[in-house]
Amino acid sequence: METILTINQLTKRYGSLTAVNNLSFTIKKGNVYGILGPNGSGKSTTLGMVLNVVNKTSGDFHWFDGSDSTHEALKKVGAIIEHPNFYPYMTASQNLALVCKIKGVPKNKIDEKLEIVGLLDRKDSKFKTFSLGMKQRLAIASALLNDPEILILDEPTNGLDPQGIHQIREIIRKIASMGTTILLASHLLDEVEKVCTHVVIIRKGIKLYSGRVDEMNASNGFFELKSNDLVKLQQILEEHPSIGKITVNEDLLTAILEEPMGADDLNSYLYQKGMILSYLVKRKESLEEQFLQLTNETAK
Ligand SMILES: Nc1ncnc2c1ncn2[C@@H]1O[C@H](COP(=O)(O)OP(=O)(O)OP(=O)(O)O)[C@@H](O)[C@H]1O
Repeated sequence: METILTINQLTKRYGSLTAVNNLSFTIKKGNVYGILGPNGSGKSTTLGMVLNVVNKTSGDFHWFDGSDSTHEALKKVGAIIEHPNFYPYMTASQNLALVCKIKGVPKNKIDEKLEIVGLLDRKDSKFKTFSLGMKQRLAIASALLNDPEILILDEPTNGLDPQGIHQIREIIRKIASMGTTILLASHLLDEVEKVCTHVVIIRKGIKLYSGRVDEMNASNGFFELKSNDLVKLQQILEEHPSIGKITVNEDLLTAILEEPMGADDLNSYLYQKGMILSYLVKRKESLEEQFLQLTNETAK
């Protein structure tokens, strides 16, 4: 699969603060990537560096096969990283015509892109009459004018009402289905789950996880157990090949599964070993719990 962006140990320091710390990942054509992290985790700084608006401290990145300069490569990139800025008294069409002129793109692209974002019927309305969601959609149309290989969006649904959020997510899916690669930054796990195929989770500028969104939730779950002999219980569980990490908190033992196993199988295994349980529950973390776990771990 064709590579769109390669980031290698990219670092940005502001004085003593390391906003992005040795970050590496690659973006392949046709996927929808989310950079997911809490506020201040370095998402915007990362986007800023690859878009040449923030100077990196160290590390490197290159666009496509690396043969073009970043300046040249960015002509094939569409990005919205700040609030959309259009002329309030000009119509949607007139604003986009201006963008076409600046980008050197033919004006016949305007209607096509307005159609994608559902604004074709409002093409002659003045920008100042648009809702926040419509303004954001116009910004997306504007970023698409040069038929970019990749569309980059920083928190695309921030500040929008539920309907506006839904519309933007639908548009992102539509653009992705047309073959455009997408990279978006978000602090919302739910958004990444709904829209993205791949995710890079960062916290304090450090990458915690990168991979497919569906594989992120591929854990086998865990058991919670109680017994009047937790020491013996732990010893027996440690011998079981399907059980991974075991933790004991007061009278509750938690055993993480390395491979699938049902509660009934575990129960009969323990019974055969002479272990009687007073409590047994199988649980699986939601993606949200895993995300919170991941992002909290490095806080310690
Ligand atoms: N120009 C700057 N000067 C100093 N510190 C900065 C600057 N820009 C960003 N930072 C700091 O770098 C860290 C990362 O900020 P960044 O905006 O990249 O995070 P973010 O994940 O995009 O967060 P948010 O979602 O809140 O925008 C933060 O601690 C921020 O305060």
